[in-house]
Amino acid sequence: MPLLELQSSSVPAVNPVSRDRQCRRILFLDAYDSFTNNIVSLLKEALGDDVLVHVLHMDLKTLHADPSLDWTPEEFLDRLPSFDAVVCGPGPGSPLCEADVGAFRLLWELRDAVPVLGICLGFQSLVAHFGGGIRRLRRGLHGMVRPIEHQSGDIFAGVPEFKATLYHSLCADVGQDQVSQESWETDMWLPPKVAPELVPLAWTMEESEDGSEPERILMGVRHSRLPFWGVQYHPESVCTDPGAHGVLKNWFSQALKWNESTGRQIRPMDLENIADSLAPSMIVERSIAAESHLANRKWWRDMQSGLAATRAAPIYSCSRIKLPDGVDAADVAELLGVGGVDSIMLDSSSTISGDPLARSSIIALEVDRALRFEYHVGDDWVTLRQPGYGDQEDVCQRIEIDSSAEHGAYDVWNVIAEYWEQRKVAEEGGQEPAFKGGFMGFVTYEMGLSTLSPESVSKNRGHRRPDLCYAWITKSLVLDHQAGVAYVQALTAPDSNVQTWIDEVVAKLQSSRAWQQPGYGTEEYKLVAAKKQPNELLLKSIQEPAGRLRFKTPKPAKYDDDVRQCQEAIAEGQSYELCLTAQTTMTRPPGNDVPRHLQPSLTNGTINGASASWPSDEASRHGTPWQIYRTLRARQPAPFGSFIRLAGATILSSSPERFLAHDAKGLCSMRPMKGTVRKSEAVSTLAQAEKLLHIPKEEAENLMIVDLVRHDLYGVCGARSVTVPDLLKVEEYSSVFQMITVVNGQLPPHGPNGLDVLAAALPPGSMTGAPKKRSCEILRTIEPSERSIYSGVVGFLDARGHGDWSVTIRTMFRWDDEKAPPEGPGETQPREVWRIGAGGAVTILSTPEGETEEMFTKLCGPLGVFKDVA
Ligand SMILES: C=C(O[C@@H]1C=C(C(=O)O)C=C[C@H]1O)C(=O)O
Ligand SMILES: NC(=O)CC[C@H](N)C(=O)O
Repeated sequence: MPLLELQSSSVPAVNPVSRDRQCRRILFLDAYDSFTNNIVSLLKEALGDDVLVHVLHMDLKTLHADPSLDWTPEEFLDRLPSFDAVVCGPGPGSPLCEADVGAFRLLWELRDAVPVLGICLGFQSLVAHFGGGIRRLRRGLHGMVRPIEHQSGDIFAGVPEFKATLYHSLCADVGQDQVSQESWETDMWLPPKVAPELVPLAWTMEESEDGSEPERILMGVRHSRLPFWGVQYHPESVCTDPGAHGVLKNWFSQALKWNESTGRQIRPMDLENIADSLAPSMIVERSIAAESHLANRKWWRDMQSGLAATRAAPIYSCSRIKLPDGVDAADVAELLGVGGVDSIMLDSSSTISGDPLARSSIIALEVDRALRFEYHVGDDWVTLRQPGYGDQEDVCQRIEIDSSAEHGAYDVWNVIAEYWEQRKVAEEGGQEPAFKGGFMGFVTYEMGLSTLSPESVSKNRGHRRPDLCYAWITKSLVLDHQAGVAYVQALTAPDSNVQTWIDEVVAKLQSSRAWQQPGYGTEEYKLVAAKKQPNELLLKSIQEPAGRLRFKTPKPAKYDDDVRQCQEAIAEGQSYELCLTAQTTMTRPPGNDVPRHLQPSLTNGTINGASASWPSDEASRHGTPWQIYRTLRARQPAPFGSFIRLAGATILSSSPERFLAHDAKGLCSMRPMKGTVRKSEAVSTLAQAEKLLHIPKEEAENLMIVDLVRHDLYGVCGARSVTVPDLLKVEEYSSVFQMITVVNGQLPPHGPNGLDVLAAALPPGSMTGAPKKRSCEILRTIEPSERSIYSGVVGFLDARGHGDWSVTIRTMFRWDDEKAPPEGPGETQPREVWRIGAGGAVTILSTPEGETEEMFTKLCGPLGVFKDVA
């Protein structure tokens, strides 16, 4: 991990700025929103980099995990004179609820007023305090872009007409509905009777669908006497016109003028506790941990010996060979023994249809000898496990961690980072493989949830499964489908003779049927894949227990109710969008999981996948995970598919969604996906799908996650480092069309790296909704079980520092230790349990029927494969 050099061990800072006491300082009170970093970045862009913006939560908790650093209300009041101005940010909940607005309220009552800008929730709090009412909008407006009407006065002076993104369910009621249409044009700008000290500065008129009068929504105010301003819209959204940025400049210059004219002196302060900051806190934590005397830290000393000290400073060796056209990654994987326990394959199976995202497939080799890093949420240690070979037992080493340590936390990410730092290899330039060796693995949804909202992951979960498992892969094969090149490669000790091994693998590949008769093994899977049942029939056919398989799918009525519950939470202002999901479980009697290409009796030393046909006798039939996977990838090719059997988990994924990719130079790219239409006769072309997806509901769904992902990236990359090169683009997949956006960020040199971005951005925003923390907490109360592997990520961080992680969706998974009681006639053994999660984003515009249908559409892909093959 590149360690940030901090000037003091107790400074919770990401980007400490100049300690010049003359620099301007803004205190940003964050109400646990997920757009905060976008605003901080915008403030710096609009006001200049020399303006320090310090973020503090509105409940006076700092970004640091150490609670002893939290501010008391007295400290808050005492430190305010050191700031030129305060911003009260947006957030979930209501301005009338003390827990939602915290210290905002203290500001309105100060004897020596401090200039404040309230944004959204902050604006509502200002209005409510000075006499305005707060009510629900007729219908919440989230991710909706609207024209903002203003008179070019006050903080809107010189600002052109603009459109801005709205994220709110509640609104200010200053009696606007009582004003007659005739007097509205003049009265709208006058201080309202109920809040005579407030001057309206901006409005938007929301047209109603039923032909009634437009809804008058207050968008900007100022206090007539005190230095308080507020805007209801979100200035920082990617869809707010840049012309609106002038409002922030105007506000800050008015704030400074107020200070000057009232003689409000900005007290120099001991900057020990104040620094420029961008959430999230983890980076802060780790930079502190790293900086303060590593050698005295137990975890760090633990890392210098035993398993943690193995395989340091590796040498990279590789043979690059031509990849014949049409070679199928799964055929190659079989040739190399993939398919049983200890397998990892990241599979761009949609290369077959020319998908530009499906660039490389990566096959890990000798996974059974790879060192693993395993972590279960809540533990204060990370297990390093070297799997035993032959009869040998696994060798394990525990590295103690402590994520709440007083002098800087250190967590599983530190351990991973430390190991990786010692094993980096250089980039050579020119044409390189996507992966050169390094970490591959998975992270669960609960892993991300535990840092975002620790109380949402219960202490006793009834299992000890890893929430993170990273294997250090030293031998691998990369197929670059687009360049037509394959890389056989290894990371080894300098003196090892790995070239012989590489040559053997090359020879094996080049003489194989997979190479010489490209795609030979895919035919039978294509046949099974082609026998796809329509979703309705499939769902009907699994209702009655027949045969060996048992299915438990979500009840449509219950899912409808869950959607309504989400919508009620949104209407209350608790969330802007909630990605609701449900799980389907499938059980079957246990059977032989060794794929036929790994069964000596079947293969006879030769690889001939096509020889063993599908067992037709129902009782003896048992599709291995590999067979199921091969059918899944044939039926539903995807750019980010994967087959993983690691640490007790079996993951068969056909994910279309990239979560995060980054290179060694710190260019990060995220690809949130939101907006789904099912392919059908009526919607079969991209143009038809575009028509259906480029509508306000779908665009808003996507935009909300885009703004959220921008926040996640800004938090690690720093202010002014995030761009959106592709906004709201519709793409075609095998059974659905999806709308995606590309969000890029550039990490600063010598600062945090891709691992920090991953750690800080989990769980994926497209699977949570916004604001992330509150949305996850709401979903936790609606969804009865853990999401586990589903909604987590799968991917790699290689020895150069390149990473690529997909969102684990359109996936079925199983844990070896999860069992169900025997059910069928004559059964005695506990059953295997498989799971598929599926869901979609619920917004105020969703319909329960629409969401339920979307969930079943996503479910049916993997479900049908299981039904047909398992
Ligand atoms: C929740 C799922 O998918 C997520 C939700 C999407 C949506 O709401 O349109 C699209 C892609 C994923 O981010 C799923 O596949 O189960
Ligand atoms: N973005 C916000 O700050 C939203 C404020 C409030 N929770 C609402 O929904 O109206």
